[in-house]
Amino acid sequence: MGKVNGKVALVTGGGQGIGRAIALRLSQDGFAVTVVDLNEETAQSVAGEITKAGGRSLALKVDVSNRDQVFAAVKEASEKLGGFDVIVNNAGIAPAKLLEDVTLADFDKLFHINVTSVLWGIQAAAAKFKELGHGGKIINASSQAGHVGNANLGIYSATKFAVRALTQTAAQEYAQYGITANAYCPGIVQTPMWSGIDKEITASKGEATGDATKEFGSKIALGRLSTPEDVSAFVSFLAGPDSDYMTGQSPLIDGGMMFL
Ligand SMILES: NC(=O)C1=CN([C@@H]2O[C@H](COP(=O)(O)OP(=O)(O)OC[C@H]3O[C@@H](n4cnc5c(N)ncnc54)[C@H](O)[C@@H]3O)[C@@H](O)[C@H]2O)C=CC1
Ligand SMILES: CC(=O)C(C)=O
Repeated sequence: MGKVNGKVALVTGGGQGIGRAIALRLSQDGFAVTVVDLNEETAQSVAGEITKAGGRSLALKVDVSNRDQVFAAVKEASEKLGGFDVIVNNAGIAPAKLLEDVTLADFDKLFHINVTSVLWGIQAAAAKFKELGHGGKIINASSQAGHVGNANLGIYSATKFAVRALTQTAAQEYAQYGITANAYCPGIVQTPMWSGIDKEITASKGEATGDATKEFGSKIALGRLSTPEDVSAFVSFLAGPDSDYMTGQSPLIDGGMMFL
């Protein structure tokens, strides 16, 4: 992709894993990047990596399930970095549990962090794009688990199906303003989230740590787990001009786990 100098992006959950890779990649693409995370230290560390490499960046501590904080982050990003063009609603959590063990508190927490946050991100970004008088790009994190319900990850899967629904609706409601909305659906990505899922699933079955990774990994046609950079390369396309004629889509970037 060519450089998009002067444009501004905001990445939630940018302090580690996939979000960190996206923040670094969008900076390489020429975006000024606001790194948002609940963990201020990791957000600052990633923003520091960007500025050290010659990019422009800002770190903000935000709980993405809090609407006021998300709107304030978009405002601050726009004011401090000089515009607003792309939001990547990437932050999420993935506790592993059987359906029979899920409590209302588990359900509410997952939906607030994985879905309500995406709604706030869509609202805040679209309002800012309209205020600035131009279009923009909304990019949301779904998953292969947003296409097929995963055992042990039932409520998580439900949240990722919901992200696809919000993405499709946003595409239709905001197209008239030149705003596109798409999602990315990774498979098994080597991040702290995936390590946590493996530990929880294997512990609940009395298996050795790593066994869940072997089982899921055996289903990947390309024969290896995903790196965060596999995903950030696709998000780079979604954030850049080459995806201008694409909206409402949630493609898999999973090495060939699901064939839909
Ligand atoms: N790792 C994987 O295998 C896959 C991950 N995904 C999705 O990709 C996204 C990123 O996943 P990973 O990088 O693996 O996760 P991760 O757990 O490694 O990183 C998530 C980041 O989000 C932040 N975060 C969590 N709750 C937050 C909140 N309330 N407010 C602000 N920040 C918060 C965390 O502090 C962390 O920095 C998630 O939406 C996840 O569901 C999708 C498919 C596969
Ligand atoms: C965590 C996740 O979304 C997976 C394994 O697809």
